[in-house]
Amino acid sequence: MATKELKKFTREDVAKHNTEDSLWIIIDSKVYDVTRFRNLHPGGISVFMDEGIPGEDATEAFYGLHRHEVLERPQYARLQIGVIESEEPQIKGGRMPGEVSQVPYAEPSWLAKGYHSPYYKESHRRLQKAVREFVDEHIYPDAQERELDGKRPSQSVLDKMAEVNLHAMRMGPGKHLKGLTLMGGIVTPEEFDYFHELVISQEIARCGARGYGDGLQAGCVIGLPPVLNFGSPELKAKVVPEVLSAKKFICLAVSEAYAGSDVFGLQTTATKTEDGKHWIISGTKKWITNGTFADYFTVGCRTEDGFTVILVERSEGVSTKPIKTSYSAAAGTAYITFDKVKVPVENTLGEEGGGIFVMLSNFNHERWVMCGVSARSQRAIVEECLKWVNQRKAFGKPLHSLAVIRSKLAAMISRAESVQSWLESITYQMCNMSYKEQSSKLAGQIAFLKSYSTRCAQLTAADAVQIFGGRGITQTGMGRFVEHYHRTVTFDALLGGAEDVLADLGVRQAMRLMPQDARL
Ligand code: HEM
Repeated sequence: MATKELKKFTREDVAKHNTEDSLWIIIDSKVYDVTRFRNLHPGGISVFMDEGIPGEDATEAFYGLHRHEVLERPQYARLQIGVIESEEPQIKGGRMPGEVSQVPYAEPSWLAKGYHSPYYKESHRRLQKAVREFVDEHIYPDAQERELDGKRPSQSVLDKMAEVNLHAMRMGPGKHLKGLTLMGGIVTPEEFDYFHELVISQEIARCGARGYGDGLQAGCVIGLPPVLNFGSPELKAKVVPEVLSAKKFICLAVSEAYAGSDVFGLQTTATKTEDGKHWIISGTKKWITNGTFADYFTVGCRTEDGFTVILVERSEGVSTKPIKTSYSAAAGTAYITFDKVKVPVENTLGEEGGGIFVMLSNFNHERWVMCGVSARSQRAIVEECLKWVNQRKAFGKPLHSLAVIRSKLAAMISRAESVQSWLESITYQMCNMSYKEQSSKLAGQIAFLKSYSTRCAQLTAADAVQIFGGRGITQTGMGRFVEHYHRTVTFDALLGGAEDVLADLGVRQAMRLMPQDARL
């Protein structure tokens, strides 16, 4: 209902409706008739008769107990019967589509008003604006619904992403972008760099639904690069356009129940047929993101020569079933069985026995993407907490008047800022190094950053729950994003390499680079 069609009342008019038979309240200069709704109110009937509520301004009471989005739900928006004359709404609640948040530290500093950055140019800013609008309009609403019903991301959203070549951009800079119109032409394939890609990952991470976020082509981000970088021209010509247009789906199938991610302990085998024209693949894979709906599987196999990566198309002998994890089924996490699956040898990615090289060349990029997501998700939680401590009163004062709360916020903000700054510094190095140089010089740094970032994320999740109290463990209402974050934060700390393993990798890389003559 447009504001201009609504009746205008004075506060005195509203005050007359203060009985159970006629019960009005004011929330942020809007007048609501809750006479009949009272009986249906999820928070109970009696609260509407509490002191200071019937016929009065209930703004503070309302925002201490509800998210703004409640008032935007059609069934509740209908309760509004008018506005207070000569008053304007003062509250900017919920999500303002496309807008940059004005809450301090809610955005990485390059986006905050009056701040500067050496890294982001005009094309990054244009892209950020366009992707934010896209996410708010198409991805966020779908994410919230699918996260609840556990269905995979809607094909209509995936198609819209394909129209503006978002799937292709998520693969990073490279030849695959040549000739494409990116986001309606606001950035050219030639100028597209890792900062553009970072902008995209961080904007999508704002959808606030971790399982859905992975459902939204995470399999492509990690499963397609081996095809792009090591597939034959014929294989690429067939598979890449199908996947980047979201007509078909791909996943990376390496980890197993027996071996986790230890590629040398894998038990899925690929043996050649006598004529040498096919692989016969048998074995199982576990925790495969997007596996339930994938058409292609980038599979790590044990072969005669060691470890080989092979692209398998869904065909006879391939079966997938969902694994129930602590995030939503929207991610399509699968247990996969390959039972004597026949695959042409032309589907081999890279050299036979050279699978470790194929995998390693993928890891840095995958982990760096995850750092971007982790950094942005923890910042979103900082924003949730800053808003909550500002609007919530305890013992008659806002929560932020408690030193213990401020101390938690200080730690959360510092973590979010340090992760983002380190991430941008590494991204700058990536923009100025060849892929090969990145592998040798940045593997350790990225491993450290991922380990650090996900440790920070878990501390922030725990702090946020303490700040939100019981609401931080409740799946609906005020703390729903905090509850979700706390429940799903460990995914970042596991996928792409467990925290301790990565930290150790960073140190081992450093020791390998130690000058032989270095002495104290
Ligand atoms: C138009 C006005 C209102 C609407 C549409 C509304 C709607 C709701 C809804 C949907 C919930 C479920 C929790 C959620 O989804 O956030 C809820 C809970 C609640 N509401 Fe309201 N409400 C209104 C006004 C009020 C007012 C004025 C008060 C207090 C005086 C109040 C007190 C509560 C309480 C105590 C809860 C339970 C909160 C919790 O479980 O943490 N509500 N309300």
